Amino acid sequence: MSDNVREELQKRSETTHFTPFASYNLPDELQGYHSLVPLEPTPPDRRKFFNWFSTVYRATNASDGVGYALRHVENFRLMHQAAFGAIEAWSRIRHPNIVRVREAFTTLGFNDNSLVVSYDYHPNSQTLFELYLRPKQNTFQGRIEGLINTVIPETTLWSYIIQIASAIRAAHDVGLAVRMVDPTKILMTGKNRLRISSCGIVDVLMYDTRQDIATLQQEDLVMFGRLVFALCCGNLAAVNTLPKALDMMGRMYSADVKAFALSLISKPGPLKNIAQVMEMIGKSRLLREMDEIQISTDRLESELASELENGRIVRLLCKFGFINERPEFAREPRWSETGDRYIIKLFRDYVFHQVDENGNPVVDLSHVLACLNKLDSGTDERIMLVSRDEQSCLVVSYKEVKSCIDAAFSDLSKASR
Ligand SMILES: Nc1ncnc2c1ncn2[C@@H]1O[C@H](COP(=O)(O)OP(=O)(O)OP(=O)(O)O)[C@@H](O)[C@H]1O
Repeated sequence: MSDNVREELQKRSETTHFTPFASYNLPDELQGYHSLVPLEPTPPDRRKFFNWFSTVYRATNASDGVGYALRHVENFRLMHQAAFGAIEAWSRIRHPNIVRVREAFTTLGFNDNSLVVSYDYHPNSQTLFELYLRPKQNTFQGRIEGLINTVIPETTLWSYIIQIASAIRAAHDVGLAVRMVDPTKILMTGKNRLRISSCGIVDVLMYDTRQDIATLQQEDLVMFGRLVFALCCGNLAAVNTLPKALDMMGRMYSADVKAFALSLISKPGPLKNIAQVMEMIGKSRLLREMDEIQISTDRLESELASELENGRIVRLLCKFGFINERPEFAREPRWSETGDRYIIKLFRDYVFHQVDENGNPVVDLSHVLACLNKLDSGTDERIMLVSRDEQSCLVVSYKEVKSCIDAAFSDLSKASR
């Protein structure tokens, strides 16, 4: 497996296995979730999520043992159970660019009336805000890093645009609106893979001020346009100084990007919908994105193929480790020179303890792997096994050695019960 793929997977599994800190003073259990850990420290200048403060925790669900992201909204009193209807609708959406919504519940577990929405947990993810828009420290070094960090190459930008448009389309197609096309709520969960998080929560929070869905969908497109401006200019509020933003965009991106972003923030109209936005992106860009995805699938498949045998070989080595050199077998006749298990000892020497004509050890990993692969598949190929004193030799097939090892391991497992 290549180093970058291994590193990414390792980082994700490391962050999944953190230990909960008792000092957070969090509920031990919450509707079947336990081991709550906040995903970020609470900053002194907390921003509100609409009118409420919210925090995201990683928690484990007791019924399946899987980690979930819980968004806790403080001081929220649910007035109508029907508000959870949107959560049900969102939980039916499975889309590669939407963080899956699982369930919502109210709780007194934080010593107030609060709302909790559970989402799939994507370890080691960062928001677009954290990646591209968080203001850098005002130092010389910071300014240089800021400049380098925030420029998104145009091909990457179009990939982001396509992924977000696709997520919005999935919501609009089933009569929902995203309502949170915001860089602080869009996660990068893998290399250039975006997922809109926090879906459904606004529908619950704003249930009492229900708005026409067509209007909300138009607002999604405007938010999308603001997001494109922000990403192009590296500034959350770029759209508020439009001439400057357009000038900056023109210097760094093609006229297509500018036209696309402008059309999104322009006045709503009957023709302005997500299907039209997809058309604006254009078939050739969508096809290029599809090509990229297939190339990356091919790459991952070949990485996977190179690892295919590893699990089998490890299991085989474990079996070997269990049965070889057990002190209780030392006096067993079956493991002695005349016993039927003796070939396992000789085979172990054949695989691992080869010496050259001068008696020096031969440390040849490819020989070991070739032998273990043949043993695993139990081939008919025959090998000559020689005793250490070179006084006796046996010619056996891998198939015979395999059945002997399997039988020895099976006896050992029975004895362990
Ligand atoms: N489903 C998830 N899986 C993994 N991490 C998540 C998930 N949802 C959110 N996070 C992480 O939790 C952290 C906090 O999210 P939050 O939305 O509160 O971000 P924020 O930028 O602090 O926004 P706000 O100002 O609204 O609190 C972010 O770093 C984000 O990466």
